Amino acid sequence: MNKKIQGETYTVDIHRLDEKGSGQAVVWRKNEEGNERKLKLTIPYTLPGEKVRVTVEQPQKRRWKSKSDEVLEKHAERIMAKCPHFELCGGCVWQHFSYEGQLEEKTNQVRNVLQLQGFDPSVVNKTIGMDEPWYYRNKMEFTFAADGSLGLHEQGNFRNIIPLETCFIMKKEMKDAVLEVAKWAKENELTGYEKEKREGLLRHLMVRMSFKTNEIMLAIFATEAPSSCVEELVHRIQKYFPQVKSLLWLENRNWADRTQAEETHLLLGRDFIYDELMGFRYRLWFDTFFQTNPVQAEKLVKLALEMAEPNASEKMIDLFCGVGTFSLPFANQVKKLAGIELVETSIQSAKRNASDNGMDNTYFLAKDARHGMDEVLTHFGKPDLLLVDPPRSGAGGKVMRRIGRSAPERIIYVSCNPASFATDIKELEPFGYTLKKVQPVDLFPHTYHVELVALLSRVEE
Ligand SMILES: C[S@@+](CC[C@H](N)C(=O)[O-])C[C@H]1O[C@@H](n2cnc3c(N)ncnc32)[C@H](O)[C@@H]1O
Repeated sequence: MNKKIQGETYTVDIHRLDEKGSGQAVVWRKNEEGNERKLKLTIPYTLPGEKVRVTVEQPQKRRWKSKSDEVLEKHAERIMAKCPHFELCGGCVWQHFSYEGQLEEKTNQVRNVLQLQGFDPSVVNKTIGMDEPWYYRNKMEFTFAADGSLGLHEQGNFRNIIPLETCFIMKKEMKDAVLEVAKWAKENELTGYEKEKREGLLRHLMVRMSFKTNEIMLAIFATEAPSSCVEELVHRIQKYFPQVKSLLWLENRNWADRTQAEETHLLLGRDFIYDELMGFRYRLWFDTFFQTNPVQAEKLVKLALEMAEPNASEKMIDLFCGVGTFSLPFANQVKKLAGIELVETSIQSAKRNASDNGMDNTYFLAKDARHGMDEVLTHFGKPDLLLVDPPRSGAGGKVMRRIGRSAPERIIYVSCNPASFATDIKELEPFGYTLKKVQPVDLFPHTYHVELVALLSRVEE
C-alpha cells in the first residue's frame, strides 16, 4: 500500500453501507507509475447517496478507513445524534440515521445476503422495530480509567476511557446507580487498573436490571479484596437505590482484561437477581448470558412460537439453548424438549430455571453442538421440531448437516448475523428444506446489528 495515500482528501459518493454500518466509496487515483487505480474507502457515520469530503486515515485490509470532514449532500434520513458521546463511544454508531431509515436498511441487509446465496428475498418481512427505541438495554459494562473515572472505551482508541455523562440506551435507574459508584470511586480517590503497568484497583462495573421485577445488580471488578471504604458505598446504595438487590465485589487478579472473577464478595443482598420473560422466572448471576433487550426478546420468542406452531405430541431440540430463553416457553407446548449448550453454567441455570418454573419435560445437555446432537439423537430420538440459535459465527456446515440428517419437520433458525444464517441454511437445501419466512427484529436500535427468526420446512418426497 502506498503510504502517501494517508492524509489525501477526496470528495466521494457513498454507494452502500458495509456489514458494520459504515459508508463505502470508491475513487480513482493515479499511482507512482501514473496508472489509474481504484482506492476503496470506508467512511464511518455516512449514509448511502451522500456526497462527502473525506480525509484518508489508515489502511484496513484492502480498504482505507477515512474520516468524514463535511457532508456536502445529505441523506434524507440523516438526523442530529442525541448523545454527547456519539462518534467517540463505539456503542450507537447509527444515531445520525432516523429510526425508520435504520429499520429499512436492516431489512435490505437481510434481503441482500439471502439473495446472494440464491434465496428468494421476498420471504423477508419488514424489520419489526421498537415503539420506544431508547433505554432498551438491561445490561451494560463500563471501564475505570487509571485516574479512577468511570466510562466507555473510545472508538478506535480502546485504551482511552470517555468519562460517562449519560447514556440513552440503558434505563435511568441503571445510569443513576452507575454514576453513584463513579462518584464514590472519585471521592475515595481510588485508582483504575492500568493493564500495561499491571497496577491500580478498579477494573470494570457491570450493571444489569430486570425490567419486570425492577431488581438491579451492580458488580464491581477489582484487582484486590474490598477495603473498608466500601461500607460508605453499601450505605448509599441501600439508602438511595433500594432496587439494587445485588451488590458484588469481584476480585480478578488476572492481567487479561476480562470481566471474570476469582473470588466473589457479596456486599449487599444476594448474588443473583430475578428476571422474567414470557411469564417464566429466571435467576441471573453476574456471568449469566441473557437477552439484553427484553422487550424485543419477548417478541422474538412469540414469533418463534407462532412460526413453529408446536403441539403437545411433539419432540423438540433447542440447539445453543443458553439458559433456556426459548426452551421454557416451547417446553410448555411440546411433549419433550432437549436443550444443548456448550457452557456448563448456562446449562445448570437452564435446569434450575426449568425446575423453578415447575417443568418436568426438559432435558439439558452441556456439550458442543456437534457432539450434543449426536448424543441427543441416540437417546432422545429424532425431533419433530428443532430450534437453532447459534452465536454470530453461525452453526457451521457440520452442525447444519447433522440437523438436516435428523430430519425435523420444521426448523426455526434464530440468528444475530444474516450472513452466517444464509450460509448455514444453504446446507439444508440438499435435505429438502425450503425457506418459508424470515422476520427481522430490531434488538439493538442505533447499531447496525439485526436479529431474525426464520422458518424452514421439509418438503416430503
Ligand atoms: C446467541 S446465544 C443464544 C442463547 C439462547 N438461545 C438465548 O436466547 O438465550 C448462543 C449460545 O450458543 C452457545 N454456544 C457457543 N458455541 C457453542 C457450541 N459450539 N456448541 C454449543 N453451544 C455453543 C453460547 O454459549 C450461547 O449461549
